[in-house]
Amino acid sequence: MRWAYTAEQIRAAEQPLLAAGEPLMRRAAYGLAQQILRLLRARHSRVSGATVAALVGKGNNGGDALWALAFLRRRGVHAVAIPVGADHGAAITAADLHAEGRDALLQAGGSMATHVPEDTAVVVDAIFGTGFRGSADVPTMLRDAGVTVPEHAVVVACDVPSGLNASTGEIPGVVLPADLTVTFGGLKTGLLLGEGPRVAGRVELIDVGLEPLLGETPTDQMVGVFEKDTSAPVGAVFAPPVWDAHKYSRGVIAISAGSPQYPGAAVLTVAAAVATGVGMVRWVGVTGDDGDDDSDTVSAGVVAAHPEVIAGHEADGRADAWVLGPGWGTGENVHARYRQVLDLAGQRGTPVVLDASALELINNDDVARFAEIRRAGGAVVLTPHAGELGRLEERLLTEPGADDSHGRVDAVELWRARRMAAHVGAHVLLKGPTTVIAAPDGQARLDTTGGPELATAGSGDTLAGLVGSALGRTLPKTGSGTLDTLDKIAAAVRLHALAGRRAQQYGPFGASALAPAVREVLAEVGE
Ligand SMILES: NC(=O)C1=CN([C@@H]2O[C@H](COP(=O)(O)OP(=O)(O)OC[C@H]3O[C@@H](n4cnc5c(N)ncnc54)[C@H](O)[C@@H]3O)[C@@H](O)[C@H]2O)[C@@H](O)CC1
Repeated sequence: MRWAYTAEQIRAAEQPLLAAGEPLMRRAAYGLAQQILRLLRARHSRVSGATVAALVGKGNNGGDALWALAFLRRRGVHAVAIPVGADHGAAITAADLHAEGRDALLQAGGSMATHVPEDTAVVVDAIFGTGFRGSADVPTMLRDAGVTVPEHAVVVACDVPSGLNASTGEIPGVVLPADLTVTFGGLKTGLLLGEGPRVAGRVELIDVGLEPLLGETPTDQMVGVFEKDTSAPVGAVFAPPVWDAHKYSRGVIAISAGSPQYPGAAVLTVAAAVATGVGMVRWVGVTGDDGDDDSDTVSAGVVAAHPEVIAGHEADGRADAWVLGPGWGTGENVHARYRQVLDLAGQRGTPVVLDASALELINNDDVARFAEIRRAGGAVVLTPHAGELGRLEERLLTEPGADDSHGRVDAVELWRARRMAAHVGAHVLLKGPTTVIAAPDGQARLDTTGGPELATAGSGDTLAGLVGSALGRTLPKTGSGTLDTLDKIAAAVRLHALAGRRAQQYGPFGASALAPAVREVLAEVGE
């Protein structure tokens, strides 16, 4: 796992090193130059004679690019810098650029220009970096300056695409989308959330020596990141059973999901939990303990698809984790079931996942119930998408003065997930292109691995089943007690993402393909 930071945290970490005279800019520039050389070798098979042009603003971000061009020039690259931006209404010139960087480029034999040469292979966007404030329309700035970016050129953003807020991922104006972003010192949250992933392209991190200082950032103020090349603890959380396991020691996952209107949700949630290999999956209907014909239809469907499932209507049975809500709809009994399970979980310390329809039932009175569950050793996990989180906010955060958004420095998804987690005292798994997981104490994780193939009906039911399994199977008796709730949720999110990618290998798919893919992924993880 890597960590991501706001621009302010990165700048704070830089300060002591800069004061001590550490050559951070040259380290950053060298890393940028290396990445560009790699691109040139891969795409053009030659470095010497290739043209690299940088759009250079007057700040340190431009300084990075000028130094990088100087390094490239020494490798025979035709290195060109184009000043872009304005100062008090007048277009900036070479004289306004970072002086040392400009001199280094000129001494190395590079040049200044007013346009991007037509044969340019790589265009470096170094107009604004973390010092960007307010809003900018970069394509218009370029047009006004008479600068055209050739269509065939690869665009490399220096630190962040100019015009992107490095902390929040917001683009108040318009940016030049990058194919590659080479970022310095630490990952910025704005590259991973909001508009960032859409415009940053591939992100490469250059170590400039900030790690020891960034490591002092309190863990509730930074965010752990799971990317394609780093693994959430899937193997540890979804570990194979120990040799003397019995069905109860492996975990019993109790699932109350589905309704006559949405019977498939029950099957999908159950399928996901079963696919992870637990001791037992129980399905519990939402009717009273007597059941009724409607609920029996759902029950019959679940058992037909998964004969190993114990289906019934009693909540008061064995459960190492509960999953409530997928496909419940708004039936009249759901509220009673919801309350009953929360009360039982509070008495026993059982983790509870609240998904879909169950999220619509949460109100501020439940905050005390959630606290009871946590005190008893359990956890509560809410799994909203943005719309569901919005409705939760409307219901729970409407008291006067609750809107503290003007002080926000984080990406809005991160901020919203953290705020809700802190308010209700539950973990919040916010689904989206980048998944955010926030703990009540402010710790957070991002997962960037899930692809758009997961945006399909029933995918959320599957995820709820996986989260339930992660929480129920890893109670201390299974030997995984050192993993905390955040790790377990992150493992479920990652497993879901991996299953999506696996299912996609066989072509487009619906959510019922995810559970078989979960088994394939876990078979490989266990190897
Ligand atoms: N702090 C440091 O010394 C280091 C910083 N590094 C680089 O420095 C960058 C930050 O440098 P700076 O703080 O100089 O800032 P930038 O280079 O990001 O930009 C600052 C300039 O842009 C102007 N500006 C900001 N928003 C604008 C807007 N909306 N419209 C028009 N002009 C606007 C500012 O007035 C300022 O002149 C980082 O992104 C990184 O690339 C690296 O060299 C490593 C070391």
